[in-house]
Amino acid sequence: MNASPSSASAAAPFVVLDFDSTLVKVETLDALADMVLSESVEADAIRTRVARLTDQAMAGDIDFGEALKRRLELLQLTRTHVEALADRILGELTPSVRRNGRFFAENADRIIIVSGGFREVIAPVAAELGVAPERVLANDLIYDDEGRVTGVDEANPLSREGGKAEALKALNLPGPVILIGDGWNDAVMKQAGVVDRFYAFTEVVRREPVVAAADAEARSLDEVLHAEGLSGRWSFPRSRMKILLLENIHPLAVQRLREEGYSVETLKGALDEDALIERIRGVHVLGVRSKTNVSARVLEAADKLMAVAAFCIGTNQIDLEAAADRGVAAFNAPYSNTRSVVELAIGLTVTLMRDVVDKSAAMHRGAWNKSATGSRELRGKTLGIVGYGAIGSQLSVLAEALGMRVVFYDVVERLALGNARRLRSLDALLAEADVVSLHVDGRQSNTNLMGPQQFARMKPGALLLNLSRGHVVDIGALAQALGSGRVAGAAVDVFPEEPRTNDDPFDSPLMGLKNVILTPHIGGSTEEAQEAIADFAAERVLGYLNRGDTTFSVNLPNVQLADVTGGHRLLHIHRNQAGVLAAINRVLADAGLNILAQHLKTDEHTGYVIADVDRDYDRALLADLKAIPGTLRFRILH
Ligand SMILES: NC(=O)C1=CN([C@@H]2O[C@H](COP(=O)(O)OP(=O)(O)OC[C@H]3O[C@@H](n4cnc5c(N)ncnc54)[C@H](O)[C@@H]3O)[C@@H](O)[C@H]2O)C=CC1
Ligand SMILES: O=C(O)CCC(=O)C(=O)O
Repeated sequence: MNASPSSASAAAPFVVLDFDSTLVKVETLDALADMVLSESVEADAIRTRVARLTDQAMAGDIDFGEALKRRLELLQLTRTHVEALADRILGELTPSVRRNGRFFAENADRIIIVSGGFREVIAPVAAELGVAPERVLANDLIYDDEGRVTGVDEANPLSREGGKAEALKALNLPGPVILIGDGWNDAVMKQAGVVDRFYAFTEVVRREPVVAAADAEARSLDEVLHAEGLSGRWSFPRSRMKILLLENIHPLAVQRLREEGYSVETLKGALDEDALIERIRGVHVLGVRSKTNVSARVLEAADKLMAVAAFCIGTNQIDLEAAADRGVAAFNAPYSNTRSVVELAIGLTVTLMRDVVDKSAAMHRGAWNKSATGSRELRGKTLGIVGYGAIGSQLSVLAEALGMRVVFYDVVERLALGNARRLRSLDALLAEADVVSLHVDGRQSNTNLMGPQQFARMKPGALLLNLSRGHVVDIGALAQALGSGRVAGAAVDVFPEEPRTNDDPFDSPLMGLKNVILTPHIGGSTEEAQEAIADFAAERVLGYLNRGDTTFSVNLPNVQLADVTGGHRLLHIHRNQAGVLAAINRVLADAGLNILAQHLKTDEHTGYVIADVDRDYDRALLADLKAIPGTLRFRILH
């Protein structure tokens, strides 16, 4: 997108907008065809012909007037159909149009809608956006006495090829004109010289010949407003903000972020450090799961990065301090897959206690081994939970409901739920538990939390579950403890080295051992959890991008913020050092800005100031705010 007004001080232009696939997401005639044909046996064939004619006309392959006539002949439209579409058309507003209501409200007298579509359908949208009826140039349908559509008013130039240019020219607009549209009949207006700049609008549909004929492509209305220096709802066009989602993140997140106008790119697998360094340039938000390490080196290469979202619970894969040091906010989804992990832990415990996996494997080989030896009930056994956080404490509740006795160990004080007993040390827990389940977080100091000494302290014949992080268990020592029979069985979901994608091989000393269940890091991999994570993490990202809200950030001070109304919102992330707030306020006061609301929140290392100010400011102010000593990142919203 590189069109721009000839000079910053140029007169504000008239903004001409197309309707179908520009102001609304639909093509009017295609939507009407869907209604008319819903009960017709020939529906598919007719719908295809109508859509084809629409495409051909919009791509400039056939005459617009001819295409309109042929489509109306194919459809047996009535007033009822047209009114029904008009009734629901407001629900079809293009997302970037919907979110720029304020632009329309403030510029209604400079906005013109020029469309080959029908006045009745356009009218509700024009009214919603505040565009006066005389600024809507559209086709007029003609009905017979029974309310059937018989054609359009052929005296209206819009019924003909090239009619848009003719209709617009007749307005004699006294000033520069920009045009935003998706179709060839829009490109023709540029060619006819009736507009100064033409933006090929591709938020709904991208037509190559139209883009080629345009001064610039606009993937959203925000891009045009930004390029033209008009009062856009956001300071930087969302469609130019790049979100890179790795590791097969649930499509709901992609949809939520795209709906809000951001450009989203997805990759199925994780990336190693070098590959991520290659990809991170120009990325504003990075989404990962547990396998992508966002190291200090990656962050150093991230020239535009504002936020990293872990679409999971664990954040040990992100260098949180290095991120905070660059003013990059990190988020996770702390509760969305908790229940899934807990249910799997319960299932794995039953499976291990009953030696189900080996018995099942034997049957697949044709061996019938009906025996109770070594098979035990959960009831009355002691479950030792290491790490009594969200997962550990939830597991505690379910295990007690199944009749287990629960003991737990945590490095911090935690409320013991139900009849669970807190033990003072890991050793005390290992000495008492029939089943040890690890639910600590992945901090580096937890590396080899379970090593040879700890296995030696477990009750002979006890079971081990690890659904936390791979490095928490010394895998070689576990293999030995299993081999010696000290540990009677294990379920391991996480590994020190995990394949980056499903196509990469897996290897472990635990492979082939008796009563050992290996699962490919699926503790949180349920449809429910992935959907809930997508929803939660996407909302956190949107809250941060759209409002500066850092609620649930795991590395920046948490500030909950309402939507930006009124003026501008200045977001200033800085080192927690003396005098920054005073310096910010001095700059704002010197610029004559009135502070409408202000927040400051700090943690040990970082401070976050949010200031809502009234509208007008000099751009030099931005440089002054960035130059305040200790500034890590500054941005402005709105
Ligand atoms: N297998 C999987 O697919 C999944 C694995 N996880 C892992 O589970 C971990 C725990 O999740 P949450 O319970 O939600 O986290 P959490 O942060 O609520 O709980 C972790 C608890 O472990 C405690 N802890 C840390 N180090 C300890 C130690 N050395 N000894 C005793 N206690 C210690 C902490 O004080 C905290 O109470 C996550 O950090 C993640 O690594 C989480 C979700 C899915
Ligand atoms: O499923 C995933 O991507 C990782 C799950 C996990 O380990 C977590 O939530 O911390």
